Amino acid sequence: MPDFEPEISQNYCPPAPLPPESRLHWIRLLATLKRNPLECWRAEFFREPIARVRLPFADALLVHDPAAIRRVLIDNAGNYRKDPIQRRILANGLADGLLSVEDARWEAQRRMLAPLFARRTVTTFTGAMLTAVDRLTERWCNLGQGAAVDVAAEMALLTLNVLALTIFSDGIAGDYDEFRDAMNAYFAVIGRIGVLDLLGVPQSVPRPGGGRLRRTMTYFEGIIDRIIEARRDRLAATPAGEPPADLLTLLLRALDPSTGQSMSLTEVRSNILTFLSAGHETTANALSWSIFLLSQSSPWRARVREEAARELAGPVEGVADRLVVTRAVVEEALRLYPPIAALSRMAKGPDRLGGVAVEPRTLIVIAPYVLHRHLLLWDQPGTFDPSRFLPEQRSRVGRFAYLPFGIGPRICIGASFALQEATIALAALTRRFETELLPDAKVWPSQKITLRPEHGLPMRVTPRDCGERPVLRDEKKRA
Ligand code: HEM
Repeated sequence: MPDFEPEISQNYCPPAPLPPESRLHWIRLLATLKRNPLECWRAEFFREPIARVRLPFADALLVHDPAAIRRVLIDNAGNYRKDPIQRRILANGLADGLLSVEDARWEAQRRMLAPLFARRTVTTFTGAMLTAVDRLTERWCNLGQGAAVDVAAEMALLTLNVLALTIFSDGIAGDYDEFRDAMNAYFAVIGRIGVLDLLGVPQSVPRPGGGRLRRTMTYFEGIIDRIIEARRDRLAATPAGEPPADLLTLLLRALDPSTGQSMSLTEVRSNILTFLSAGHETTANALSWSIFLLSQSSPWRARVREEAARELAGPVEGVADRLVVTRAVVEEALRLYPPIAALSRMAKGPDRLGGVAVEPRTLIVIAPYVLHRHLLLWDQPGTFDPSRFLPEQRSRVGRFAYLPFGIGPRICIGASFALQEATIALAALTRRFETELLPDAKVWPSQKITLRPEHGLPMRVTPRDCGERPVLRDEKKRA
């Protein structure tokens, strides 16, 4: 393995808003919250363990003290429920899925869904993940030398394909383009948060674009229902046969251990929509930021490339675990640009956090974006340095200082899935392509539900060795 050569890009500080020193006037605050909430985080929030803020629609406690985070998300988690704004965003179509349900219903669903995302299940999806990357590799190779592409849009397509292949491995019963268009329209309208939502105006008050939202939802949900029905028929017709080994089969066969009941059609549909929405853009952003950061650091690019050449040529089994450098880059990208930039909870009853009294109905905000750049918790927090996540240093990262997937009972159920997918895809793409930012590209983080590059990621993509057949295909045969 060649020595890692430090160079100036080792101290690279990727783009991020400069936190304002003083409080924004409420009109500006509201406008900034709507445009890009990331630009609202004040400098003091990155220095203080706990800060109280007055928002136009509520008071909030910003909690970035590890002990207090532990209390909110683990030790006293029963006292903190998902807050109403978050629930309003999730209400569209996802209301009966794991992300939104609460209390006994959540407990039952979490128990039923845990085996779908257990590490041993996720490793069986490696082949599907490689196939999706393989397709993208072929497509990029066919674009020729130095084609300009929006890598952010390409990653959204890739992660969608991975989900389609792992949820519906036998296809989607119909036109894939129609499915993709319906789904993109669906994602474009659900989860849109407007000023009325921020102000806490009840859902009974019609929102602009509400009619379009309902039409788009009905159309896409109809497509999902048809796929579920077809699979139910197939499983019923061949109960003893080989069922498609995918998330849909596992979902339809999942039983509540205490009642022996399976999920209703509404719950199955809502969970499929939850997996698609929770797992699509988040993982795409993790990959986009990883590719961007690597494009700015030739030493880390070289290390990933060298590791990918070695490990992707080996057996498919366990490949993601062997890609330790690549995974460290993904984890560092998730630190600097956590796709879910803020988590929020609403206190049900009184509590104390780090000596601060919490009144019932206080909004608690734990922002991974702030936490991951907190001056009390990180050395040189603004610097891109994946070595923080290499095995020899990983134990120095505090358990409550790094929460891209949350923590506690409601930790992301898809964390292993996402990390495996992003690691494999980053290694394979870095190995096969030079990705260079277009000269006039402006890369800026923007929080629109997820933390994404505001203007996409326009890059020049140059195949490194497309003379030969796509590498992954050959590797799969060898495994
Ligand atoms: C890099 C990619 C991802 C990131 C950063 C991410 C982040 C998160 C976070 C922070 C939470 C906790 C929210 C809270 O506590 O309020 C969460 C929950 C969740 N995530 Fe992910 N996620 C990712 C990928 C995925 C994938 C691939 C799936 C499924 C295919 C998924 C499904 C879910 C579900 C169902 C929940 C709700 C869990 C529950 O409440 O029990 N996520 N995710």
